[in-house]
Amino acid sequence: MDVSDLIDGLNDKQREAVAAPLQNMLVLAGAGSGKTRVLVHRIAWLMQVEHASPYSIFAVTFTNKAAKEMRTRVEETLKSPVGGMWIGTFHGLSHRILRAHHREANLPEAFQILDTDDQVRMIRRLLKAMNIDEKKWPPKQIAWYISARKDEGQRPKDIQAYDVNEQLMLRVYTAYQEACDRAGLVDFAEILLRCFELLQQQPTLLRHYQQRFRHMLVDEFQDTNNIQYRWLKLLAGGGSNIMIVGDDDQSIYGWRGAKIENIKRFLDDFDAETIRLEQNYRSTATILKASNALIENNAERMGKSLWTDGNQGEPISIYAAFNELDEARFVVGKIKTWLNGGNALQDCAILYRNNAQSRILEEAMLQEGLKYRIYGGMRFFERQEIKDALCYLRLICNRQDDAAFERVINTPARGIGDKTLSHIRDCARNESMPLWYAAKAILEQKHLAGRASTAVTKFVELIEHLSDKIDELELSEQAKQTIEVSGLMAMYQAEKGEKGRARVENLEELISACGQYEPPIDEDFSSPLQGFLAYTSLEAGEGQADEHEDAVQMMTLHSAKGLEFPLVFMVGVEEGMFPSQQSHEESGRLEEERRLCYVGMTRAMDKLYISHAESRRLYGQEKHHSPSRFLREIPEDCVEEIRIKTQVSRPTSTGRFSNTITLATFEESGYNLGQRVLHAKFGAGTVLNYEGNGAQSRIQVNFDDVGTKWLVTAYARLESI
Ligand SMILES: Nc1ncnc2c1ncn2[C@@H]1O[C@H](COP(=O)(O)OP(=O)(O)OP(=O)(O)O)[C@@H](O)[C@H]1O
Ligand SMILES: [Mg+2]
Repeated sequence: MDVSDLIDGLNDKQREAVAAPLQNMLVLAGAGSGKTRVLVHRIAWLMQVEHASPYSIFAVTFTNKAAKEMRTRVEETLKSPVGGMWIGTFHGLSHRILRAHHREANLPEAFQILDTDDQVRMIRRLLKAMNIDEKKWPPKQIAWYISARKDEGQRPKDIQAYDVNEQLMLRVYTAYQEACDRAGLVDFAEILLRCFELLQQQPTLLRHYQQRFRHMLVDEFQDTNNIQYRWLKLLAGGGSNIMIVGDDDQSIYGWRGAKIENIKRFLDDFDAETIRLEQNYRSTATILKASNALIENNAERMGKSLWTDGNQGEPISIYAAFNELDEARFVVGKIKTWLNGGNALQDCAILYRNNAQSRILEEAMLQEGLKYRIYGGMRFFERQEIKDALCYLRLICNRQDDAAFERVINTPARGIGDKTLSHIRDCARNESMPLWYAAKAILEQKHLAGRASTAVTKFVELIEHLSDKIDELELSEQAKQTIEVSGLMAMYQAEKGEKGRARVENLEELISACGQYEPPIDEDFSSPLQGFLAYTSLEAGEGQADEHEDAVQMMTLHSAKGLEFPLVFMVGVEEGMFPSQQSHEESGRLEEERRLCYVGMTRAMDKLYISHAESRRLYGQEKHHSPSRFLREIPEDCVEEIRIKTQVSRPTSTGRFSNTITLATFEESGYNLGQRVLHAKFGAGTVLNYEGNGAQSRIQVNFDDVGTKWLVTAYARLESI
């Protein structure tokens, strides 16, 4: 293969980065300037020109999906497989190191990953045992505290807690850590920290990896947190070359501990060369101009300029919806037009600030029969029935897994009540042993009453029987047997209605997922089941149900990072939603929200729609918002405003979450949506909504001075103005 193939199709600056001598480098550039492309070409260049073995390359991406794509792109460029190369997320790669050296890391061979749900459950249990009121100390908040400390590399012993609040959280952190260690469980933050400590404490191991990974590359560097940075520094400390690419304007995980300052820290620590890319290849000139203008409102920037020689393109359309249903209908209408124009659904993305916003859009999409895929939302492996089944498998693999034990001991119900459970928990705590062994000990000591004792014996026998029986079977057969023999399948089959049916289908889907699973050849798992369980924890978010179907891509703004789509909708761009309410309260947060807006806008290649709603019902509350300040920061000549005054759709009060959206009979009211009216007491306002018939009917008006009110139409005596 010709070397020119590696740099053809790159601009001068990009070439400079790809073909640079072996050195530390920072590629700092705005969105869509080809940073990721440079990274891929650099890997190919290292192998082709510098004769680097794939084995010596270590690349970090932001998601597993991005890692897969990157591997494919390198293979396409080089026209040969690159099996031994390590590409993955920080978590995935650390996890891999921990697996290979679990003993040195003080972990059982079958250690399991504790997801956020399990983590909260475990903390709740600890709070109870410690007599701490969970209303005052929400487990979620404590989980957050623990992860944040771990992201900073802090163990309980490293923390000086001065006030009582923190002292309490610290006590829980300590107890939590002990419980995790006892059970061989690691949470997400622990994966990174444990791996960092492993490398730090085992010089021989560290040297091994330092000598192996001569070439390190990191995409989306602006979102690394403290422990990730220190981890990289440690690993690169043996004289490896490290190339990081990033954009300070796209740093959007500050709230989770990411530090933009790591970019400057890198320049100091690594004596790196900076290369800036300035040409944008992704978006139309209009989209680029608008996003550049927006981000200029941030004070703290490293400063960049971006230009494009692409065409002007269409203006950005801003739609002022009456409410969230109107907004959803608008978006779906535009998508249908797009589809009818011969375009693919997958080229279109809907981006929102919070996951909860997806519901209403999903409904509208379902109603129109449009396929969609939620990227990183409620995922298959997180569904209740799937987690039940996985917990059985986890317990079969590792009896020390307390979280799994807790979840399945009485699912399906087998007569093991709270009292028996507390008994087991007490024993586990007193004897410092996992719940499983505590249960067995209690049985041996005959401490349980007859019925409870029989029930627990049956459970213990079930797990032991399954574990013996399935050992020799194929993975999918293992799953099948477990789901059936445990009684899960029968339990969900007995559940009536659509939901039960869906759960059974999901369990079946899990069996087929096991059948399709291929353990990675180059990773150290003691069994295919082990490998599968790790896969479900790490990749859950990205393994979409039907990957090959053409579908609209729906995701939060955060998970859109690094991606691009010809057609993009950004919805809910309102004050209080985006920027979020909390961002007003903490310093620096508003700038982070603006960066998030910049990330969203720069995902669009050809056409961008932005919408906001005057009234929105979310989390069960009706709220009124003005358009986001970010909209005012977009130059007028980049924008076209759309406002259609038609009837609004609003589901009946009982049918809110059904698939039928009924049309309110506005015509009957004698008023129009959006019409300006005057009320004798409340003054002037705008008509927003209408429901009911005749004498029962009510009208909703947003009054300029007193806010929104529902009035009985017959008595409101509204005058139109
Ligand atoms: N020299 C080039 N010629 C033509 N197209 C290019 C060139 N460089 C990059 N592109 C294209 O521009 C688009 C954006 O590139 P890429 O995704 O690498 O940008 P990025 O800087 O990583 O963006 P982000 O900051 O959003 O991650 C891609 O479609 C890519 O293929
Ligand atoms: Mg990128």
